[in-house]
Amino acid sequence: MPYSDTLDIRITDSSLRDGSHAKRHQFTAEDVRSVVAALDDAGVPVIEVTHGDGLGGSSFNYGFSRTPEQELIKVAADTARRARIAFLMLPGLGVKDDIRAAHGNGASICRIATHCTEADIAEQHFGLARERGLETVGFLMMAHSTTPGELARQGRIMADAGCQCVYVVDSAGAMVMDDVTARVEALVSELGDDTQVGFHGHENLALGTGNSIAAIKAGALQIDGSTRRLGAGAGNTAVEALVAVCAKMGIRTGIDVLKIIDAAEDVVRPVMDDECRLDRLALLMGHAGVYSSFLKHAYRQAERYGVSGAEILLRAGERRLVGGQEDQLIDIAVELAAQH
Ligand SMILES: C[C@H](O)CC(=O)C(=O)O
Ligand SMILES: [Mn+2]
Repeated sequence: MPYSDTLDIRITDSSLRDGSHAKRHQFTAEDVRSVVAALDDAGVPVIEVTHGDGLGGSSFNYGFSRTPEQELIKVAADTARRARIAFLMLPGLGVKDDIRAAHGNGASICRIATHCTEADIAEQHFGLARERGLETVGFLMMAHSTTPGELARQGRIMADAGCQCVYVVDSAGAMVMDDVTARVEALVSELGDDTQVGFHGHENLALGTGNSIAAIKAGALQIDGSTRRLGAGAGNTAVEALVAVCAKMGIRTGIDVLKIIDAAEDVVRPVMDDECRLDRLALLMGHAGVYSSFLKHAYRQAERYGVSGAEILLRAGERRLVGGQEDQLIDIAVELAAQH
């Protein structure tokens, strides 16, 4: 079954949210205005805008935003002519008033993220979002770290709470195609026709596009990416590459291939501090199953304590750290410094 009469899948561009990690949360209103205008013109149907760690993420632990995220959401909503604006929230970091404010500023899609075994902490947030008429998406983060069956059980909790599309989120970029297929199939079979399934990939094993195609073949109807891969770790699935591959495969995305390729080069790249690279630390994240958002934190602690960023990430992988435990990278760096 296609996403709609005109689209086989719906792509959400996350450059202005996941890319916030790569920018150390330093987006300006002008960055958001120019990127939203270009993506909207290329036909991207959904654009996500928030601090990298979602509403309320601007903090000592995660990194302070240069521009308040509600201001960025408003700029995005005022700029987009056709695209809908989405925001992300992690219950506990963001609160219900943040959802109300984002809605008031023009966002219409509420994406709520939890660790992949903790869906129940999002129940009341889905309820509030649906009460307000927002479209809802649920993010099961670090989905490589649990079984397809457990993921399906967690997806059921989200769906029963009012979530309209449950995402398999490969936060560590650690999955290979069979992992994606098994997890998407398990969710599709649990959720049936009432709730869609989505996939959010990272490029830490250079499999973002391939994994997204595996997800589509397994029944996912919503796929995330970031133009020019602007995202955490080695970045997200490149929207321009995914759109070009889908065009070859006859999968309708509604996005103009040439316009999105130009937007990547001419508009998004100038906003980036650097390319999102598949370098040693990013690749190690995929290999060891480490949350992509830890990358910049690992670099910072490695420099501060004079230890190896690679060793920090390998230990983070051994300890199975999850999003929210950024401060434990400091503990690991201190330990490594003491041992050396
Ligand atoms: C808060 C995280 O950055 C959400 C996400 O994009 C992921 O887990 O991946
Ligand atoms: Mn991500």
